Amino acid sequence: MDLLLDTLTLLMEVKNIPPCSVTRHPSTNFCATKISKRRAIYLTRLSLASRNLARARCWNSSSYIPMCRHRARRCISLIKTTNQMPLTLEGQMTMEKTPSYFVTKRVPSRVKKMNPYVKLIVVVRDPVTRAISDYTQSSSKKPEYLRKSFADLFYINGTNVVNTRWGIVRIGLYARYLDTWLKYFPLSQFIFISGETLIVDPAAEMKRLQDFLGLKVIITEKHFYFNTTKGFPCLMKSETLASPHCLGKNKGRIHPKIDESILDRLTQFYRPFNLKFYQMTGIDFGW
Ligand SMILES: Nc1ncnc2c1ncn2[C@@H]1O[C@H](COP(=O)(O)OS(=O)(=O)O)[C@@H](OP(=O)(O)O)[C@H]1O
Repeated sequence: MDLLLDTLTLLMEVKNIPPCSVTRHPSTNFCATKISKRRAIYLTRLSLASRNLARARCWNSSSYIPMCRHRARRCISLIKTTNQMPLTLEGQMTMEKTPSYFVTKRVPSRVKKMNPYVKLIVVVRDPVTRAISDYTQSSSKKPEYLRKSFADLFYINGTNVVNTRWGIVRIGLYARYLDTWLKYFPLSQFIFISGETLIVDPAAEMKRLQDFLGLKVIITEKHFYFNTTKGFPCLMKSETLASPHCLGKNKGRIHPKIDESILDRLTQFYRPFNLKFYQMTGIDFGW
């Protein structure tokens, strides 16, 4: 996903859009973070998934700094009064990335209220790999003594009943979440990016995305190379570096070995949901 964001900003850099002067409501700057004055894609953090919108925070794009209360309040009132993403001028695109939006029930209605015409980008990968990736990431954040094995969390208390209440398992039920989103937005406003294709052929997925966003296709295979040490595609250059650049150390971690029987069980568990998801999207992701 970050590769996608990195690529989107690269896309705008390659386009070399001339600087435009933006007259903004002063508080919009708290909500919308311009990556650079020369960019035509703005990244924002609106926190529409917060349980209580009054606790919504705005972040600085690069450093996740929660705004002080005073600023947060101005930001919230801006969201409430304008009910829309920060001002976007012609030729610009405002983008926001929050993975939890897809799986948070209250978000689709809030997004619709904000802008019913938004384009929605959903990056999905095999839910089995996703679950292991998520488990790897979350356990790496815990001290050793608090870490539990995948098997312990996957089955309910030593039984062989799948713990469907475990968030890491639930997030992979893509069809369920999409079902909610489709109550608010037509399928034509979504693009589904395959996480697997993004790794083996990033240019192909970027072409689909650029077409979907109505952008001239500028990012092509020449912007990527496969880094064999990392085992992932990397960018030939980035927004700050003119030299080849991969995503950080916390992307593309080594996954722990999970017992075959658990993998089979997970695969079986997701199967009907995957088929439903293929049916809903009209895409067979091959999981
Ligand atoms: N080009 C490239 N480089 C590195 N990693 C890549 C790339 N493309 C996809 N991936 C896979 O992306 C996984 C991390 O995804 P996200 O960035 O969406 O995760 S998160 O935002 O940190 O939750 C990350 O998951 P892990 O392998 O579990 O670390 C990768 O498998």
